[in-house]
Amino acid sequence: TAEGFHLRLLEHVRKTVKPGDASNMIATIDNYCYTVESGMNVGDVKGKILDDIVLETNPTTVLELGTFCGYSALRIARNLPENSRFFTVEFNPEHAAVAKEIIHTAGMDDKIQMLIGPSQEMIPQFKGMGVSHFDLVFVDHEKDLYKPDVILLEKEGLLKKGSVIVADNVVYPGSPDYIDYVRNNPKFKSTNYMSELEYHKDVVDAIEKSIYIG
Ligand SMILES: Cc1ncccc1-c1cc(O)c2nc[nH]c(=O)c2c1
Ligand SMILES: [Mg+2]
Repeated sequence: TAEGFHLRLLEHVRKTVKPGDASNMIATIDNYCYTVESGMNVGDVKGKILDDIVLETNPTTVLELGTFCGYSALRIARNLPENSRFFTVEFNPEHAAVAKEIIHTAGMDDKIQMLIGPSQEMIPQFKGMGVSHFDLVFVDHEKDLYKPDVILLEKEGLLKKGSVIVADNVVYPGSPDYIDYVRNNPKFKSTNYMSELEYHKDVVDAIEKSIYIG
């Protein structure tokens, strides 16, 4: 069952990865998910779309909502400039513990700051942590929180003209209220990137990029 995926993945990682190498960790996780069992990591196909958006944005302050095992945190951190700040929020402590070890083994501790707790409680704390705004936000947690969390980010003044919101799973499992909100909101300019569900070539999914124009 999907229950316990994170623990089985961690066991596999402990036995196989080359420590201190984020790309090797990413490849190891993808290989496990293709050959043993798939997990809800963004994966290599949608991951490439995410990589391209990060590289084109060149963000210095980044937020990820939904760490899970740390796969996309590594993909993002790998492409950030030296002096950037990257926060990832995970509400499930068991998933966070696995992500912490995976990020540590990949040698990316100093690039990624993980916060454990509900996104609605964590988002209001960023101003107090010296964050003026986020240049890029990757939304990949609970589909029902996409819309309320983006609304909260704006309310907290954490979006600035040009801030980029990248949302996973806008087709499968889908977040219809988020898509409706962001596409009909004059403050955002959205682009859809049709793709496939991670590790499932036969299932359609998509990433939505929304630029905040304020
Ligand atoms: C729901 C689902 N069913 C079958 C296969 C994969 C998924 C799935 C895929 C994802 O990329 C997810 N990302 C963030 N949060 C999720 O809950 C989630 C769930
Ligand atoms: Mg996802």
